Formats: sequence, structure tokens, C-alpha cells
Amino acid sequence: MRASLMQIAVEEDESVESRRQRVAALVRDQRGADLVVLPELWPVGAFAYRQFDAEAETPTGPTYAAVADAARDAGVWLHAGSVVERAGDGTLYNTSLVIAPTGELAATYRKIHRFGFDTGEAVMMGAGTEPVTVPLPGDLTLGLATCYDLRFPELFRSLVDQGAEALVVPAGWPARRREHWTLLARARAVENQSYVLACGTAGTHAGVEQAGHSIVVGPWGDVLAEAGPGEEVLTVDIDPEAVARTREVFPALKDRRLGLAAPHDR
Ligand SMILES: O=C(O)CCC(=O)C(=O)O
Repeated sequence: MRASLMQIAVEEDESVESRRQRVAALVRDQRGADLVVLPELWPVGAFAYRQFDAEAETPTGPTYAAVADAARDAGVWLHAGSVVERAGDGTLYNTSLVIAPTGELAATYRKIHRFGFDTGEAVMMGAGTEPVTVPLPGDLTLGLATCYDLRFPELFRSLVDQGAEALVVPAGWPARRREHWTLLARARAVENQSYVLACGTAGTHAGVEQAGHSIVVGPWGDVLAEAGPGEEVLTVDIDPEAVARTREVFPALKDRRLGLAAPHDR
């Protein structure tokens, strides 16, 4: 299967609506891919906290409206990155959208670990509680995580327990911690014997330069592709059977002893 990670530049001189339309056109150009991935909060910018309230939407709001038709026209599964979701009770969430090639909304995931300590997202948004996996028919099962989640290995292990084979991580990761981004993406791939598709943003918004360097890591920890710092589409061929092969030839996941429901008496 072919995956395209779209490392979108988020700059303040482009309006949210212009960016939606521009990104929809880029998604439409991805015909031939099976899976297209967008970054975290690309419509508004992951650090544009002051705009979160004004730009909040429902999961089928303006961002979905802009990109769902594009996914259908291109015939791709689209992980549409995340949007600022306003839930029915008014709470904001950092919510990822997965759209089927029919254009239907197939899954949502509310970011569990909010970033910012005592500021920004951590105080403005609610925390998700549910790990989410999405089986792509005939292909891989995706496990969903978002940006700061990458620092919490227990989420990824629980996604693997739910059947995840490819861990998809949209992000708005800052340039000053770029080494953590690529290191953690590889670590999550190695320890979970899974693909990691980590799609960040480029550009600078709210004074935060973005890392770019979207990265696709194979289940053995090999870097299959890595973007530069600017806007870029990173396309990579993925072998869904490589996950099972890796887990069979080096069955470390079977040697877990902690956090398992079944007692271990070996
Ligand atoms: O963990 C980090 O260094 C960056 C996290 C982040 O920027 C986010 O979750 O939005």
C-alpha cells in the first residue's frame, strides 16, 4: 500500500479557509495513494491557542466538508489530521478525523495527552479517554495518536493490544525539539514492532517554528522516508505483511510480563 504524508506549512499570512481549500486540492492530487495523512490542527495551527475558540467546529464541520470530497475524488483513506472540536457540552477537544474513500467519517480520536503544562491546549481543551484503532479493509489496522501522545508509550502499547499495526501520529511539533520527534517515532516503532507514520507541519505560527521532518519508520525501526523542514508530500510504499513477519522472527511482544490480564507462570 502507498501512503502519502502531507507536511503542510502553517503560516499566519494564510487564512484558515484558504488553507482548507489549498489542502483539499493537494489531497485531490494524491490519487494513486491508499492512505493520505495530514498533520495536527493544520487548519488553525497547533500553537494558535488564541484562535481555538473562534475556529472550533464539529467533526463534520468546515474542515471535514473541505477534505471529504477530495478524499472521495482521489479514492483514498484520509487521516485528516486534527481539528479543534467543540463538543455538545461546549468542551473543546483536539480531535483527529479518519475519512473513508467514500467520503464518510469513519473514526474520530480525541487527543488523550494535552500539551502545554499549565497553558494553551492543556487548559483550554478536554482530554480524550479512548484509544482508537481503525482497520483498513484488506490492509493495515491503524492506531491513532496525536503529537504529545508520542511521549507516552503506554498509549501505543494499548493500541497494539487493540490490533494496531501502523501507528499514525499527526503533529505540530516544534523545531527546537526535533531530535525528540524522530527519536521517539523510531522508539515507538521498534518497541511495538509496528509502522509509525508521523506527519508534522512546516512553517512558523504563533511564534513557534515547526520541525517538519515528518517520518515513516518500519516495524524493524528502519527510517523509510523523512521529510525536510519545508512543505512537502512524503510518499512511501508500505508492506502490510512486514509487521507480522517482524513479530514472528523477533517475537519480543510475546515476552511481556507486566500489565497483562493473563498471569505469567513461565
Ligand atoms: O512534546 C513535544 O515536545 C511537543 C508536543 C506538542 O507540540 C503538541 O502536542 O502539540
